[in-house]
Parts: sequence; C-alpha cells; structure tokens
Amino acid sequence: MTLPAVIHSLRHTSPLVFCLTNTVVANFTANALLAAGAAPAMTNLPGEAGPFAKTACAVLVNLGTPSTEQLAAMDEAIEAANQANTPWVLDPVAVGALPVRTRYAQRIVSLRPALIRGNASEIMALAGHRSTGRGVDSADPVAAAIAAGRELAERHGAVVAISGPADAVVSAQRTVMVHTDGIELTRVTGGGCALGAFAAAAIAAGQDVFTSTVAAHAYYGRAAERAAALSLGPGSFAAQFLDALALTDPQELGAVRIEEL
Ligand SMILES: Nc1ncnc2c1ncn2[C@@H]1O[C@H](COP(=O)(O)OP(=O)(O)OP(=O)(O)O)[C@@H](O)[C@H]1O
Ligand SMILES: Cc1ncsc1CCO
Repeated sequence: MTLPAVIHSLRHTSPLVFCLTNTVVANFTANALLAAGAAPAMTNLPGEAGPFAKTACAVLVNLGTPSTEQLAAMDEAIEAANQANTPWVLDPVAVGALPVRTRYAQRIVSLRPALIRGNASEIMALAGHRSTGRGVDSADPVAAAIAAGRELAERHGAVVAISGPADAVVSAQRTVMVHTDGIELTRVTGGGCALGAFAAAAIAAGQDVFTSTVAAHAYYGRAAERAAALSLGPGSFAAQFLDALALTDPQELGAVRIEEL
C-alpha cells in the first residue's frame, strides 16, 4: 500500500479506535480521530474494556493519567485485543519520569503491542536506557533514542515511533525519518497523544504496521504545517489542525521528505 492509500483507506473504512487515554487529551484525541475520518470511543471501566477491545478495530493504551481502575481496564483490553488479533498501540507517557507507570509499561510492553509511540525520553526509558525526560516532555534528541527503539522493536516484535523535530519510525529491519515541521503541535497539549490514536487508526486501515505508521506521521506532520500557516497562535492552531486533518489531500504525502537510514 502507498502512503496516500493508507489515508484513503482510513477515510473509507472509518476504523473504530478504542482509546484508553489520559484525561487531559481525551477530547482533543476524539476530535482528531473524527476529523481524520476514524471513529473514536472511550471507556475506562473494567468489565467494559475487554468486550469493547474485541469489537474495536484498534486499541490505544496511553499512560498519561493512570488510575488503579484504568490500569485494570487496560489489562483487560490488552488481553482481549490480543485474543481477537486487534492491533494495540502503547503510548508510554512520562515513563522514566514517574514510577508507577514505568513499572506498568515495562510489564505490558511484552504483551505484543503493534506500535510503541513516544517521545525520545520515553522510548529510552522504556528500553532501560538512561533518559532525561521531565514530566511529559522529552529532553533527549530523537537520534539518541533510535538505538533504544531498535532494541524494543527486536525484543517485542513491535514498530517503534519516536516523535521530535523529525519523527523516527523503527522496526527490527528498518529506520525511516519523517521530516515535517510540527513545532506548533508542542504548544498545545495532546499533540503526541492524538498522534498515537491516529496511528492506531492508520494501522487498522492499512496492511502493514510500518507503512501505516510512516503514513500517519507524515500526514499528521503535513496537516500541522498547513494549520500553522493559517493560524495566529496555539488556540487557532488547534482549530486549524482539526480542519487540516480533514482537509489535507493525501496526495500531499508525496511532498514529505522521508529518509531511509
Ligand atoms: N521540536 C519540534 N519541532 C517540530 N516538530 C516537533 C518538535 N517536537 C515534536 N514535534 C512534533 O509534535 C508532534 C508531537 O510530538 P511530541 O514529541 O511533542 O509528542 P509527546 O511528547 O509524546 O506529546 P504529548 O505527550 O504532549 O502529547 C509530532 O508530530 C512531532 O513531529
Ligand atoms: C499534560 C499532561 N499530563 C499528563 S498527560 C498530559 C498530556 C500530554 O501528554
């Protein structure tokens, strides 16, 4: 499948993405999925999360604001997703900086996520490398996290995506850099978290996880560039970005620089 074909397929099939995500970004994530053409749904309740993961097209597990109940729901959703062969995405928000989620992420990362998506500090911490993240923000360069991403990919058979000034997509065999300017996405909350949900939708709509992840990052970055050109500051950027997720022509992915390392 070509990169534009992944986005066309997403719009055509409108995959249902079950998001177990943080309270800060839930609304923005749902709106980003809707704008892109996917269907979002959230529940954090054990007893609902397992059955729902079986019917969803993809599941997002984002560790931004965990609670005891949400972690139990995540356990249930991951087990059910794996039974149903539903792809699930792990976003290890602030792993390395905070202890409870770090231990939890180190356990669930071995439960076959299709994609692990985080910033450089999170990916380094998850792989057991020394990292210097502060709260939810990265303090490490993407290049420093590629070796960690490769280790995670080899250990767990996952694709690993590392966001930053350019995004890296890593598997056991390949590393690709996606060059777009998404700087405005760092001035609103949830820029990375909604990207994880969008990548989950692209994985559901595509044929292989690596291509879908590259397509998601390239399209998302291209939409951010379009939105930045039309906005005055973070508030109007957020609104323009939702518009851009809906209106950017997938053929524009041909103009994104994608570098094979
Ligand atoms: N310095 C930067 N310059 C340009 N684009 C960036 C930069 N840092 C991040 N981005 C873009 O912002 C988006 C979100 O990535 P980021 O690394 O901020 O995620 P994150 O730290 O997981 O975010 P959050 O936890 O706030 O949701 C990606 O599309 C990425 O390409
Ligand atoms: C600000 C914040 N705190 C926990 S999760 C989150 C959203 C961005 O990661």
